[in-house]
Amino acid sequence: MSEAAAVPPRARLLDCADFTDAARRVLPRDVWDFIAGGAGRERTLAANEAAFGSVRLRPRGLSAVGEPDTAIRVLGDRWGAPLGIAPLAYHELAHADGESGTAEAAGALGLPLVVSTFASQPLERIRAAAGTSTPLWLQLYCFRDQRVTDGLARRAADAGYQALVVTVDTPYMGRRLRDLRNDFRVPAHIRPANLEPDRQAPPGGATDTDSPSAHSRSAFCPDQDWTVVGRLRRLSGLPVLAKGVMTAQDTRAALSAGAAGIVVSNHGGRQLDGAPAALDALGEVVTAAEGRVPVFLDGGVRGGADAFVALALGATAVFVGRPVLYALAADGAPGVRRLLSLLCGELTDTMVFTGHRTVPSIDATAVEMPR
Ligand SMILES: Cc1cc2nc3c(=O)[nH]c(=O)nc-3n(C[C@H](O)[C@H](O)[C@H](O)COP(=O)(O)O)c2cc1C
Ligand SMILES: CCCCCCC(=O)C(=O)O
Repeated sequence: MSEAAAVPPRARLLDCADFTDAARRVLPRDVWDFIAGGAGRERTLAANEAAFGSVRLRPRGLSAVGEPDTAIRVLGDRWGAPLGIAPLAYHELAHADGESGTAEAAGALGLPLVVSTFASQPLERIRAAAGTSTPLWLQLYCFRDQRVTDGLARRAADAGYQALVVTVDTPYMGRRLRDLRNDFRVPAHIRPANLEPDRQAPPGGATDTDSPSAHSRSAFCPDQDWTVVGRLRRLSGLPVLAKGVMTAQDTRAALSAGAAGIVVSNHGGRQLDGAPAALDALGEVVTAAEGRVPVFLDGGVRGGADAFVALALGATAVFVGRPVLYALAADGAPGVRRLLSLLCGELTDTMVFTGHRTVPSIDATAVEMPR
């Protein structure tokens, strides 16, 4: 490895930004762009992180919090902290450890992992790597061939996954200019391990060896409506969450359809460029959900303090996306474990300095919103 590509020693990787810099050095340029990029002019991508930067935390003194307890319970499971890993396609693009490396790291900390429809390793192998105590959810795209979506849902239930997450913001992939300019293709040796090649798209349609965008237009169902939530719940017996909700209208639609939870997300700025930051949509969704189901957030979370802000504004927990692939790229499974530990440590520090002993005690009085 050339000096330019060298990753600093593990002990020098101290926050998300360090992992991001390390990943930028080791990843091929087109892979970096695929992961880091967003749709259109990347306005929503930029807004996600910027939104956290405009919220201030309110310090409290002599609050005798001792050692805060970061654990929470979600849909009957214990999470070591209100932090999980968002669904991300093709972890092997970042490192050969792939999803099982990420799962091993999540399992070590008791944090949940949402496995992508486009995972590069089999669902059962990922389940085994995570160990028994960490929750695994499977994210589903809605395929034109409904048997593909339904087959994955049944397989997840059989493999011991705890929930399904239907992504509602992707009738097809957003227009990602970096990928178009690079003519990005997923390298041939990295496969969507849980999809059968002949079932992914209609006969004659684009396959996963074409560009991801072309494949999504051919394989995903742009006519899908909210009935998918009930169908997947009935056939799998698992709770079904809706990911990609940004409005009160979609929150109500998800609840009417029987969703067991909502993930406020703009897909990391990769779908509708010009959509608001996920953090800025959180309040509207939390209000519309009326406490009936847990509300999660992803998009722009780059530190434990960001997680704290989302909790203060009503999120049950947050999911982290790109930084996990950066940590995987930088140092495989140990890198992801270190990143997750750092995030949990930052959250703990924020709880101590703001005087919160438990996660449920964190509320809007802990933050100051921009005027
Ligand atoms: C490389 C990459 C792959 C992704 N793959 C999926 C996916 O397969 N399914 C999905 O629902 N979301 C996918 N997402 C979106 C993430 O789940 C998540 O919404 C987003 O990355 C969160 O924003 P953050 O990266 O700023 O943390 C992907 C995002 C990236 C960057
Ligand atoms: C047809 C390949 C789709 C990969 C989807 C990954 C994803 O959601 C992303 O945002 O990228």
